Amino acid sequence: MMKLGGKFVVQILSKEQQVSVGDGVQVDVSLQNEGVLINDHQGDVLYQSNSSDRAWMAGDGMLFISLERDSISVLVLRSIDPEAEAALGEVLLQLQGKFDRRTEEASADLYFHYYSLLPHQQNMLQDMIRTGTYYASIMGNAVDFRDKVVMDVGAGSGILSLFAAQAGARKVYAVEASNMAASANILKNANPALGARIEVIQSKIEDLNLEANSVDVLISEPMGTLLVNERMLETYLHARDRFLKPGGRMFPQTGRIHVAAFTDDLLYTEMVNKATFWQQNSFFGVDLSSLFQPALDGYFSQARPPDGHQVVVDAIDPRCLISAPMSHAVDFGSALENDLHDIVIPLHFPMAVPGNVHGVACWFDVLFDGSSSQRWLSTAPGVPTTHWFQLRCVLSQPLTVYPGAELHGELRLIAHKRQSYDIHLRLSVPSLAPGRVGSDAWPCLRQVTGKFDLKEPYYRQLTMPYWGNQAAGSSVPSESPAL
Ligand SMILES: C[S@@+](CC[C@H](N)C(=O)[O-])C[C@H]1O[C@@H](n2cnc3c(N)ncnc32)[C@H](O)[C@@H]1O
Repeated sequence: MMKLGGKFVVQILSKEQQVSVGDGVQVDVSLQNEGVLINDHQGDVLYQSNSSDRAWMAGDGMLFISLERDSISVLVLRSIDPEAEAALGEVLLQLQGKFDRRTEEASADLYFHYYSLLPHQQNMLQDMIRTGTYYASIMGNAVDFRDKVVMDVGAGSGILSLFAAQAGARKVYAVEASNMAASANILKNANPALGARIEVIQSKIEDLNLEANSVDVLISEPMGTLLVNERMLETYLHARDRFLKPGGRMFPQTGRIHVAAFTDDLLYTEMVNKATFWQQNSFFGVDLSSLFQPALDGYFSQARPPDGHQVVVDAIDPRCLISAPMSHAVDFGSALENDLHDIVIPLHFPMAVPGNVHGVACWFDVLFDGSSSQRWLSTAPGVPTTHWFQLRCVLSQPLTVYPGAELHGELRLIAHKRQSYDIHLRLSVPSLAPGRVGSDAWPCLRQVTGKFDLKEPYYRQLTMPYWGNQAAGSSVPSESPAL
């Protein structure tokens, strides 16, 4: 926590009351994490926020708007001496660096380096389901773009900006943090009829100095594996809060995560078999078997136990799914950045068939909700495969289920500073106590848990089978930090 020197007066307005609860009070101001703590001189807390979603310097003061889960508060802070004024300037700089505060430097360096390389942009462009759906959604809703000011959040090569210009946008801000911005500029200049209306800005969205509420439409492709990997959705919401006019449109508008129980003996056996090497009791005369169990644990935990098991990414056969999916929706128009820090998806799977549940399969879709047409971009099993494939959390112990059994649990995603999430999976199912059969049997609960690291998936499959043209053969590199 950093205490700011100098004298301030404060005015705090809460949404509920629309009244000043601390007008003109002289206070102590401290910064904590992303928020602000204000005490009166007796030490009593006058105001506390965990985040400052917007902050402006105005005259000798500063305005914070804090959007918490259940409330919106506005804090007007005025400096009444030069020391305080200088301190406020520093605060503003810190608040602008919101991306940097939630991201480890090494992670950000790797991430933006990855996106600065054309082959990785090409990999996304060649995903024809992805790029084609964006094109159709933008062109099919040209009425939402015509003569409008558009911001492309994380523009990459600038492809979506060019689509927006094709749809008639008057002005497009193509904001890209990585050095790919230079290539976007080349592309824009090489397409002058469209490019004349595009301004490429190399900046993190969070550090961008552009007039507040100046944009009619936001376009972005912020989706990572399981929708939220990369934590770029937070950047998308940040752009909405700062730059989108009230009532402005977002393409896409909504995202959903879907989770279903799956069975896959082959995958499970494949993972176990990797460790069987250590079962040998005479490897050049040496008994290795004492390391079998640690090796097995390692394979299920990607040899990095503190970070959790490895998630498996590939295109799955929909017949592996043995339950209907549970879904979690995120409305990009109203969700708060904080909502994405800890996502809990309750799971309840009534089982219709007997089998071994080896874990959960996850995928996502997003909705383009334009004035003329609605279109989903789906990454579900069984529909043409995208470069996101599907994701599976494989449990080290399968759960045996029988028809009529109810599988309960939760999937919890906790954001971390390496631009990804720890995934905590808990599943339990009533089962019969061992050794008891018939009328003597009594139910007990079997529970399995697993922790997975979304950051480092195991790409079991590298090519997209359904799109045999451009996409086939373009691999998702295993060193990918992002996809
Ligand atoms: C998934 S790519 C999409 C690129 C392009 N819009 C497309 O659809 O092909 C995301 C892009 O956003 C950029 N990006 C990620 N976070 C950003 C941030 N905070 N500010 C600006 N750009 C960001 C990345 O460098 C990357 O080029």
